[in-house]
Amino acid sequence: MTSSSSPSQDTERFAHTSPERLRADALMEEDVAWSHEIDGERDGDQFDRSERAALRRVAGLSTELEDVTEVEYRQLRLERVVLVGVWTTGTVQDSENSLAELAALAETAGALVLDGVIQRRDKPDAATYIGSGKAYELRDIVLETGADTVICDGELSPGQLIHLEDVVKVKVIDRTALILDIFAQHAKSREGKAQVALAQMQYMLPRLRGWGQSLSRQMGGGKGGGLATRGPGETKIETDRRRIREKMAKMRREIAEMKTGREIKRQERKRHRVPSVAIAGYTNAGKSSLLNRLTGAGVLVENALFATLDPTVRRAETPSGRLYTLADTVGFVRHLPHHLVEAFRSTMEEVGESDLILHVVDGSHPAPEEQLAAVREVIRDVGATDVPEIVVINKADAADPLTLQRLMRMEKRSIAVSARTGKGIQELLALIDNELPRPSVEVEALVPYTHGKLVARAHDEGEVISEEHTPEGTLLKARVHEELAADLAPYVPAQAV
Ligand SMILES: Nc1nc2c(ncn2[C@@H]2O[C@H](COP(=O)(O)OP(=O)(O)OP(=O)(O)O)[C@@H](O)[C@H]2O)c(=O)[nH]1
Ligand SMILES: [Mg+2]
Repeated sequence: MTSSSSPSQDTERFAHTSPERLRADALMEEDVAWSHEIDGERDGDQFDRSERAALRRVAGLSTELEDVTEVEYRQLRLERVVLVGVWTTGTVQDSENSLAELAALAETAGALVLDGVIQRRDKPDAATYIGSGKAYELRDIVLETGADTVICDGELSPGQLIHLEDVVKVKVIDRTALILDIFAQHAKSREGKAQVALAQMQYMLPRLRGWGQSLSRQMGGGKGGGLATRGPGETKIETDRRRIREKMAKMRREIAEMKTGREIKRQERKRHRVPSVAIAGYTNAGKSSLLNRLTGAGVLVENALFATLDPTVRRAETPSGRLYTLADTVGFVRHLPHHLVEAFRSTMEEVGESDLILHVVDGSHPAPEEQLAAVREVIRDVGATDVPEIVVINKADAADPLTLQRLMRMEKRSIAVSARTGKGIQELLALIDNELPRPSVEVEALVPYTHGKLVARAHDEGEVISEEHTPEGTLLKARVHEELAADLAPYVPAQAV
């Protein structure tokens, strides 16, 4: 990532020669796009064009709202992109890391990253996100590179997106839209898809652009006011908004129902007192790799962000033979769109209700501390602060030993492992064994051989201290939970009670 150093005369050259032509082209294309929308005809190309002209949303919405989910799930056809960030605090390194992460996100969404620029400012420009001079430089870069999309490293207001698009003449999207898009591409389960769709609609609602506004743009009338904005377009947009709200309400109800199903399963696990461990952490930290390493599960591992969106739960066993469940979770990322946190709240709440969190962090990343902090922010956000946590510093094989030492000093309960080579995994398993809640009741029972199932349960659900086969049955000494203790009660010899 380099800061743009385009000489200012370049900026001027373009500013004086080409805007009219560009503007004319853009308007012509816009006309074409609109006429298709009015006809209600859409295919891939028009999507692209209308996306560019109107943030990819209007085409689907201003014709048939029934299609809204289909429209939203569609991959954002980002092909050639230029990244832009505003650097307000921290070091150059911080801002470059952030842009590098944006590049990884863009690539995950299927885009080719051509260039990236960062502007140093006290705060983003209220009108165009980057300063207006920089916006023209950005347009030069877009022209030079032949980019078709600009991605901003932040959440932009609807107005900022529109204004910046007006200058750079290609589609402008923000980090939030990009992350939403990746989630939409990756969600597999019905619940995951519904959650993403809900978040997308929420994001989209204030950003709907209809006829009115676009007409006023075409007439050079600027924003906010004028006849055109009060025309039929306005009514149309209001109708669309209302219908989206209705759809969102329906979606919320559906998600709530799906949550009930998951809740029942979780209660079931709770009733059987199987302790649960949640693997949480920054995206690409190696959570799925760790799950695979710990349980032999074949969960998708990819060097891509947000490879996992649907939580996988696996059964696992501690070295001492206790059963527990191990859940892989959605990765976190800095500036995770608020709507997504909201939408995934129920999934994330599972992290909060587990008995132990394995917080995985990529030890080979340039800024692992930031990742730890970003994840903890979300954990706090969903109110999961009182669950014990083990910090699992992964990718020890690729990490700088000094970084590992620094992290281990900083994090009291931490361990360095490599899901790839298996280093540290035995120690981690022992740590998990230690940290899992212990069954509370110690019992001694003589279990008849006809009730062998009770002995098996003591092995699975509790901790067997000793076991002896006598002519009358199995003499069992174990720590078990209350429910199993009650089931064993009939076989407790009188003197032991
Ligand atoms: N060098 C090294 N690479 C690893 C290790 N563990 C995982 N990786 C790599 O890191 C990348 C991400 O691994 P995943 O297990 O998919 O990460 P994740 O945290 O589940 O990622 P998301 O589901 O996308 O959030 C893959 O390319 C893995 O091969 C490790 O111990 N060492
Ligand atoms: Mg994963």
